[in-house]
Amino acid sequence: MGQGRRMKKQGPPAPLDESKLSMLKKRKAGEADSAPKATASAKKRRRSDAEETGPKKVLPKKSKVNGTSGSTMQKKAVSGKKQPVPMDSDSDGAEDSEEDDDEFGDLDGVSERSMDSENQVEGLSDLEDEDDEPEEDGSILDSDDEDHPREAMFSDDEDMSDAEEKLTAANMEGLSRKLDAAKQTELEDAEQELQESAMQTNIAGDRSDLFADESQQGLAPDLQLLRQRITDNIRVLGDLKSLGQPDKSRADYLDLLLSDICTYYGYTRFLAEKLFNLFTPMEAFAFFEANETPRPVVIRTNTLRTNRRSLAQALINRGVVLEPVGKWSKVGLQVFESAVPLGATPEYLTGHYILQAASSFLPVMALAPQPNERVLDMAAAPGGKTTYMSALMRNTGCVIANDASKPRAKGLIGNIHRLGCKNTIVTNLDARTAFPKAMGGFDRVLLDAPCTGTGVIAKDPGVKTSKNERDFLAIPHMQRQLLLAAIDSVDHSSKTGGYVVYSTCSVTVEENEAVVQYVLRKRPNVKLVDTGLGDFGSPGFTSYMGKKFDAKMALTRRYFPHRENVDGFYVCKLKKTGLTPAKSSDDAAIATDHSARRGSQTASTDDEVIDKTPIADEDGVAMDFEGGAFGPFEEDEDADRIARAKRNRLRRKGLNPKAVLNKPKKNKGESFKSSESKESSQQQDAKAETSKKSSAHGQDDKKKATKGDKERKSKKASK
Ligand SMILES: C[S@@+](CC[C@H](N)C(=O)[O-])C[C@H]1O[C@@H](n2cnc3c(N)ncnc32)[C@H](O)[C@@H]1O
Repeated sequence: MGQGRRMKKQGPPAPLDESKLSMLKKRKAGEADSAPKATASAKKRRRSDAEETGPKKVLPKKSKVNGTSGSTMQKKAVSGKKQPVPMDSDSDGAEDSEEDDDEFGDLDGVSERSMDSENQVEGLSDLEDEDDEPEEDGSILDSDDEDHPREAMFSDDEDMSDAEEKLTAANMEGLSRKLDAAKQTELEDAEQELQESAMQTNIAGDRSDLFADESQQGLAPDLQLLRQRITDNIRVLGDLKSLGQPDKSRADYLDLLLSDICTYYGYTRFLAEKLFNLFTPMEAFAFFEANETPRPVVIRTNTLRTNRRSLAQALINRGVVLEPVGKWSKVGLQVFESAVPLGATPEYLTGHYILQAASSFLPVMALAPQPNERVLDMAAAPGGKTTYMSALMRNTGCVIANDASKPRAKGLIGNIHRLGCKNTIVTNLDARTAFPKAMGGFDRVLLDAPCTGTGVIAKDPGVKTSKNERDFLAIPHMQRQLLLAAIDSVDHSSKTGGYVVYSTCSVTVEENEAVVQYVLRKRPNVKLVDTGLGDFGSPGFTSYMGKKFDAKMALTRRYFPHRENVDGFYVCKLKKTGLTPAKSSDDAAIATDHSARRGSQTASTDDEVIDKTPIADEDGVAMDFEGGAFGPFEEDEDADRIARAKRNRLRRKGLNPKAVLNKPKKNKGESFKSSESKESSQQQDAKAETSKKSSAHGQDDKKKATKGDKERKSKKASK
């Protein structure tokens, strides 16, 4: 891709252009026959040069932070030179080796890189000039909060257009150089395109035999010819009637196209087919192409420490060429070139920004956590989204940032400290079983789920060959379990929230719409709502390969590398409307999961429903979560709580606690009691349970406990 494209802001790309495909094809044809044309663009030249020895050949290139052209290796070479991995990045380096030791073996098949790929250069914080907090009405552009305590400091940033212009002006020298070069490239491209389209008429009538060199299969592929055949095939599929060979069916062409795609781009047939089926052949080609080039490097201003304008100025002074990422975000900066390593600047080290892929902003913007709320980030490491949430909440309330992987949780802690998040607690639990058992009643929950990483193949090309059928059973199964746990952990009666956001950096339907559809069936107490992310991205699928999904699935959003020039991503927002009913399991659906269960070390059963939503006790009083979900545990109060929890559990199962708990126990020869005495007998039962447990302990333990009790009591008395 030429500089012009590189300089493009994040946003919807130009529609796919057939003439571009034909141009590429012609160019390849020309190159195959003769020397490359002098007029070919820099981008095309790079591409064709690379193809002479294979699609990954690296040519020397000026260092750029995020070129979007050339082969993946080209990009890596570039980023390796100009963009060292930040200290806390767990994408590479030391943490990877730690991950090998990760006791959380259940993540088999989950792309480690995909887990944090959207935070590949995490650690950036947002500029404090604007509050990027999206409003609940869905507008993400009108997110400035007039009550923001720091507004006075940055009042001159109120007009974003002005700010962007100033920023651009500050970069003018660097930008104008790039724009000149881009203009030149585009002129050359346009000229070439004209020549190509003039030739198009001749080609259109040509029923060339794409199957002619099938006999060469098994030999080392000629990548130029292969690419040409891919584009020719796509053109034929677009008008099979007039361009197709009479003895070949559509299936024949599709089969040839898929095997060519596998050879050319290096995918397994299994994955290529899965991804291909998401698009028309033409768009699939654009998708596979986009996966060969990295997405723009984006940093997020940490508004807990600075504001975007100050950060931009500081980085410009260090030789960084950047500009605001686009109107949709007030904290993102797209970096075009950097004379300094972005992961080692003083601004980075002091937590003024975090390197964070643009698409990774979106789930947090959809979640829209509010100040003073209690929020759970279920799968949080390395913390790009946690720290953004903390910033949106202005370091108030509480964010529980959980991750099942200990080594990754360490990286998460590093980012939390660096970015100055003081409202965040890190836990290291398997969220499938820990929530809501350990904690529940959250105002909002983000589940940025572990996934296959098909949206971030540009960052992790290993996905092309490493993901198999088993992964596409086991990972969606885990995602479903996690999402059910997320829903059950939300307080539907939250005055400010009651929302769950589910996101993945994968584009497959199995991991997105199908997971959401499953939980909609299992949890009738949630409904799909607008993400609030506006028109950016595309609606989720309402049907796919004969399967129909909830009509409201269109409210979910999909993002693609070739459409929005961001990592492939999926975002879904759910509103919890009531308690999870006790009998909400869909046994048939669970039964179909057995193969997946065998394939993964599943830890919980879907049948067990624990909903920590505060529910009214028998007096109609909402259960007090102070101490219930977060608070300290007082032994004396525990018996009471246990008894109350027992009653609530029964109530969720649709049973009358009074009837069940006060059933006469024949062996004890108890008789019916009055409701008052029943109550106290339950408490006594619970206390007896507690004392039974403690009596099981050794004598020493008893002494210790007594001593501890005494100490506590005397401390209380002295207070
Ligand atoms: C896509 S990554 C999360 C990225 C993170 N939200 C961010 O923005 O930086 C998925 C994470 O899920 C974690 N994970 C996998 N299985 C889990 C489980 N059962 N419970 C909690 N976390 C889990 C992985 O360790 C991984 O860090």
